[in-house]
Amino acid sequence: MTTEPILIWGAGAIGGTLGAYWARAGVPVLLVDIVADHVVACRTTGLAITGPVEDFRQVVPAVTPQELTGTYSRIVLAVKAGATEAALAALKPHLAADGFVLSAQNGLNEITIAKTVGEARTMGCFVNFGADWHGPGEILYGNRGAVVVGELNGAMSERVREMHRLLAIFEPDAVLTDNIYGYLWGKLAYGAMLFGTALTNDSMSANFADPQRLPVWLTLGREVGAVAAARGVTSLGFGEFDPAVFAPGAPDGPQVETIAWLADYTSKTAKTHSGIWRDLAVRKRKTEGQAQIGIISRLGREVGVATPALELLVSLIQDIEDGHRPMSLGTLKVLIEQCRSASTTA
Ligand SMILES: NC(=O)C1=CN([C@@H]2O[C@H](COP(=O)(O)OP(=O)(O)OC[C@H]3O[C@@H](n4cnc5c(N)ncnc54)[C@H](OP(=O)(O)O)[C@@H]3O)[C@@H](O)[C@H]2O)C=CC1
Ligand SMILES: CC(C)(CO)C(=O)C(=O)O
Repeated sequence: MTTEPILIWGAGAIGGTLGAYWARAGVPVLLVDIVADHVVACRTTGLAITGPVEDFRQVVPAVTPQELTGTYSRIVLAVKAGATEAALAALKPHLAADGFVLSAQNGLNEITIAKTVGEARTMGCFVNFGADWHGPGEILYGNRGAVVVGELNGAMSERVREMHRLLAIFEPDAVLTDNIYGYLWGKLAYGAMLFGTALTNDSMSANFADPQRLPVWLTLGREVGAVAAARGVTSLGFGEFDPAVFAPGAPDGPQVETIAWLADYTSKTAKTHSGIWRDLAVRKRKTEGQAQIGIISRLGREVGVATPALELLVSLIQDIEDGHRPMSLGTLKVLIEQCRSASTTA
């Protein structure tokens, strides 16, 4: 086995959790993060992973981008999607000529990564476990969740098999796929709904359980499903979340069961609210709205698919970011009204 560390670029909720598990298992890891006091905590007193899955503290080697030297074959990118371009600019000089960047993020970051470092140096990954960064050296690991890895072209290469083996150290049910974009689009359908839940202060579960909000989840799911289908993507899901129920022409009925399942699934995590809610309500910072959801509308326009609910969602999120609207049922109601009238005129 190589002794070259896996570089994890962005050591917050996702990158930090992965790094702590790998380091504990003896896999060489080096965290890179811009938060200097987090970096110091990780490499000195250690990174505390807490929550219902496991509690442990692990010292993990860590540096800031300025302290990093050398080149690396395997870089796991785990910054928020809005920071992807800046992170890529900083990491590119450290990526070996025959190395790759694996995106452990939400959204379609693989497109940006491939443009920057080349498709051959990009690997796709879908992560759906729940975690929150609580402070320097402190991460809540709220629930286990799907972890899927695959080459962008679907090849079962040696390097993707190796990353699958490594990811299985963290998540024993990790999946190796030949359709990573299918999983990423499936998560976009769920992710759009998570953005909707963040318009209020209610938990993900309370949002999904409220019948008056159902038109929103169904409309968002269907808009993402329409864009995915028009682009020739076969979307894949996790648990009982099957994005195929939101595909054009899918029979009515199973969508409602899917949302009921999401209400139950999201009630079983110590991470009660999405990362988007956390950015707005706790971190008071911009979300991944444009990078993760805005891109769906842009890709939809390219293939003639309109996405009015997704566009309204992004603008409502932006209004909250800019302090022009509160996080409240009133704000969500703007979207509920549009989705209700769309379904009655359809
Ligand atoms: N948290 C979760 O449960 C889940 C998250 N995801 C996705 O995973 C990705 C990562 O999210 P998450 O781990 O929650 O985010 P976090 O904010 O917890 O972690 C990202 C870390 O990267 C740092 N960072 C930002 N820019 C750079 C940079 N240029 N170079 C190095 N480090 C940088 C951040 O610092 P700073 O905070 O100062 O910006 C932060 O410490 C996102 O795409 C998210 O949507 C997917 C599934 C679940
Ligand atoms: C809710 C979760 C953890 C997916 O399960 C997520 O992706 C997020 O917080 O953005």
